[in-house]
Amino acid sequence: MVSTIHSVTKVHRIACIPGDGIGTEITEAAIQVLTTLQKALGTFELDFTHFDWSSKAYLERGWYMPPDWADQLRKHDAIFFGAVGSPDVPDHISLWNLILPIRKTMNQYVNVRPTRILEGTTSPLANVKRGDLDWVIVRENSEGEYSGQGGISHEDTPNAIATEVSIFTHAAIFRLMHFAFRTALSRPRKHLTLVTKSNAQRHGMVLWDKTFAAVAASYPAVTTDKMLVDAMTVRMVLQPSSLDTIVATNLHADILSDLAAALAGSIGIAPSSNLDPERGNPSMFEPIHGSAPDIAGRGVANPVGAFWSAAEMVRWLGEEKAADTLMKAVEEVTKAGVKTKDLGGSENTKSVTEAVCREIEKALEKQ
Ligand SMILES: NC(=O)C1=CN([C@@H]2O[C@H](COP(=O)(O)OP(=O)(O)OC[C@H]3O[C@@H](n4cnc5c(N)ncnc54)[C@H](O)[C@@H]3O)[C@@H](O)[C@H]2O)C=CC1
Ligand SMILES: CC(=O)C(=O)O
Ligand SMILES: [K+]
Ligand SMILES: [Mn+2]
Repeated sequence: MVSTIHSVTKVHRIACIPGDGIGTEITEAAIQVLTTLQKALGTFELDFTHFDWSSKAYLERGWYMPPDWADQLRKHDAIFFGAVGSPDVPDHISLWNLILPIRKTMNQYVNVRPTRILEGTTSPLANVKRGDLDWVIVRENSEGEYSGQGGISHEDTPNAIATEVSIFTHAAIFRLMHFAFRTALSRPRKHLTLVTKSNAQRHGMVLWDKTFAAVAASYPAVTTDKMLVDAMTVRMVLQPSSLDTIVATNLHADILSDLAAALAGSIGIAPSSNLDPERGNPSMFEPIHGSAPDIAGRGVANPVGAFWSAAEMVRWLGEEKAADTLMKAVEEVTKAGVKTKDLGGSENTKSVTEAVCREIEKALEKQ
């Protein structure tokens, strides 16, 4: 038997789904930055597979994903997603044929949404400085208000009746709360805030609160508090530094994370990780924003949310140094004032992307 001894470079297989609108622009930017990072580091390789699963393709051929989509995605180590949503397709059709089936079928039951004020950027809140707003929102990503159960009778008549059933299961809340407590434990503050609405929603949200309290007993090092979601919006605006890690339902966290991003400077910077914490399926990384049809096709979208998502992706794949290098490069660029319009700058997607690539190369040349 012949044996060859050589160094094996780790290859990470990435499924790329740019989707619609600015999703395609920021995914292209993220791939450019990741390719630069991989070349400059030379310690791993990224093997990208591109999937044209989008509303444009749906309008042409009648489907978003082929029947064997889940098998195709499972051949990859991670998924990078842009955004879905087109003015030419009802939003519930596009979401329920692309992003939501992937989150659910791939058992991505948590959606982690960090937000902070990046170097060289400012909060729209007066007197709030970098460090005053540094949060991680842990979003339930499998059930709740987005469980997809319900129906409609007497459709398109004045007697139409529709139900949208929120489902809360102990099993799903329990696994989510453990993840949220572990996240809080990994951060310096070790503080977790539960977001609820158990005053008005007396069944599902009460189970949510009780499960939180039971799981809390296993994490004595984590301090906790509890907020009704309406009052939470006030606290986020008036006392941002009182918050650290936040756990909330699918709908509540969806809303609060857009608010969080805006309070940190722009929706264009915020990342999200749709995780299968047990790693039985590939996890999916995407900026929290949508396809932004109002600015799509103009090359002006902020790619920072996609870069931060890409950093979270390589971190999930074990490439800590790559993740840190990428985030450092992003903040060098924002610090230098190279920013898109949403952050008060005058640059575009391409110039920000090129500036981040140059920073990565510069940082790694020095070593
Ligand atoms: N995970 C996903 O793919 C998501 C998809 N959507 C879909 O996206 C479409 C548009 O939804 P909207 O409610 O308008 O939310 P959106 O996040 O696409 O846009 C909201 C506002 O933020 C701005 N914005 C968003 N990302 C930006 C970026 N990177 N740089 C600069 N400005 C940015 C947009 O121009 C717009 O004014 C809909 O079809 C919706 O269903 C919305 C949210 C998430
Ligand atoms: C669908 C959506 O708005 C989100 O996942 O953030
Ligand atoms: K997105
Ligand atoms: Mn959202």
